[in-house]
Amino acid sequence: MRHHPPEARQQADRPLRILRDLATGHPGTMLLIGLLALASTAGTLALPWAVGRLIATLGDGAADRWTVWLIVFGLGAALANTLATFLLSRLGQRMICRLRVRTMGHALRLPLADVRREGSGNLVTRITADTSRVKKLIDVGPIQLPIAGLTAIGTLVIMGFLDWLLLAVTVGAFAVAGGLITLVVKRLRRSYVAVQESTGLLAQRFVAAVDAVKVIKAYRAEESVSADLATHAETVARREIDAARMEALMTPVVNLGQQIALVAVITGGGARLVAGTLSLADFVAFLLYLLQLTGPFMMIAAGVTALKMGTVARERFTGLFEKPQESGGETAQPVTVPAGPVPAVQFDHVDFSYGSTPVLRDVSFEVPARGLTAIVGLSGAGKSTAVELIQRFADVTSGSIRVQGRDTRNWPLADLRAQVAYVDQAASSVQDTVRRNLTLGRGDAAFSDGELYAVLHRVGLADEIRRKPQGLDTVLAGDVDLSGGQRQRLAIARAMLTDAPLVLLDEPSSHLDSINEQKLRDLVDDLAATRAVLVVAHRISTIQHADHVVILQSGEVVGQGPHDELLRNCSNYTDLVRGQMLVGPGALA
Ligand SMILES: Nc1ncnc2c1ncn2[C@@H]1O[C@H](COP(=O)(O)OP(=O)(O)OP(=O)(O)O)[C@@H](O)[C@H]1O
Repeated sequence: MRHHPPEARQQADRPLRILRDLATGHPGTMLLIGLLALASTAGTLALPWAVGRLIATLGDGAADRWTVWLIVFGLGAALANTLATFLLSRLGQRMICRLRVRTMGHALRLPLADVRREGSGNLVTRITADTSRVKKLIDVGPIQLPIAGLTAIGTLVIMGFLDWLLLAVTVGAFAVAGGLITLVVKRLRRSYVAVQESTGLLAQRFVAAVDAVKVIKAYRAEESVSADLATHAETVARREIDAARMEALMTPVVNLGQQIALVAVITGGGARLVAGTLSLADFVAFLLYLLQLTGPFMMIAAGVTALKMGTVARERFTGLFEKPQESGGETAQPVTVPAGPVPAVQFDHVDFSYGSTPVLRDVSFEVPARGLTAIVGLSGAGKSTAVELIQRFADVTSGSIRVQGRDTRNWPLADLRAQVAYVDQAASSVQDTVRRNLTLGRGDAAFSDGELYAVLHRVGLADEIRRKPQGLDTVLAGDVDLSGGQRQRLAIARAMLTDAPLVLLDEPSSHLDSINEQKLRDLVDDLAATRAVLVVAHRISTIQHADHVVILQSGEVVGQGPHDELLRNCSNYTDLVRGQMLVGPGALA
């Protein structure tokens, strides 16, 4: 994994880079926006000059012409600015959309450990609060800020032509303001980093609380959890207020610069007007330019603020995109399944740790190409971890896992996972239709309704789905959802629809009633007749059917073999069974 120091990231996130992102696919529009911005600047700059000429030609025939120019410059500048702002906003929204799509796609392709570390709330903040901050940057950064800069420089140049002495006074006054603003901006960056980090953390906590809402209600913990969330919200508010304090300084500082300049220019310019060394037309034009200078300066101050906020937000995206996606075996040879009877899975002296905590130690066992293999053990023994490692949700610390004779690290990841039909412990479903849940990753048209109902019938779910408002097209979310047992059966149906040679079931019957459990046992037997089935089991009834049982204890294999043999020879197994760690009729056999 590559890590850039923050300075390097800052380099990468310069507004110029964002300009490039913006223009992607729309260079013509970007050029048009630039031209419109220049036209608007030119119109704005020409306006006071036209006023000066109008005053100078009052009373002669040329005044009418200058009146027309005045209207052309004023209206033209306003129209060009409006169009440029709209076109820029449209490009900005398109870029934000691309950023969101990339963020979501990247997040789903990250290794599981990185997704957990980031947290769902924090990831959601990326596509909500952080993108709106980047949008603000787009609104002011690429066009308004350069226009403001150009207008300010152009105004100063014209003022210099009108009267360089008065210009020197003006520049002096605004230089004081500029120095103060530079100090403020430095502190703003720190404030924005703190705001965005604490906002991510707040979202993370809130999402976790919403996920656990049933438990929170059941234990009447609404108040304490709300209080905890409120503490995080207050941290965000405190940091926002810190930033607002800095932002609030911007306008008064610019105004102060302008007021000092006005007093100096009116006093000095007025004296020279009386002395006859400055014409009234030039004096008025100079004053108008001076008043006009505040606008671009305000815009620069606000623009720099948005720029800071936006680049800090953009860095959060860069930080995420720098995390490498899952990869494995892409450069390896095309998949060739070794000839002959190869076990579906072979654990060979596998060690695995979460961070520095060892979870599996020297684990070795095999899952034959056909038949039912069960992993049993107390809670926390490492059963789910072993099943997850087969799919390379994480890499072994040492040893190796082979699937169909090939080290999982040498399989292209997608091909490896295509060998596996997996039912996770939570029997997760996606927030989508029943159909999409059944055909996940295959496309809606992969199976006819008849085929889908047939498999639903096999898991005893067909009638229940038919009764749902839109049948297979019912969206599982909000008011219409499935029970735990129904979700489990749906997940099993999804696994059955694949032709994967290896089926991994992580406690598939934990929510099932005895009728459905019996159905599941029959289904598992059917599957095991033609495929390799590895089941993490707590129920003795499931295990009695297994051809091979692996006992895990604190991450170590402490026995393996057929159920009857283990009952006779393995005290760890009999302890498990007699201790009723395995539930169901026959557990005490
Ligand atoms: N994401 C994780 N990060 C750190 N430790 C974890 C993580 N997931 C599990 N563990 C730890 O790894 C160990 C094995 O967990 P695992 O879920 O594999 O056990 P299990 O045998 O499947 O338990 P159960 O029967 O309760 O589901 C436990 O001590 C657990 O605390």
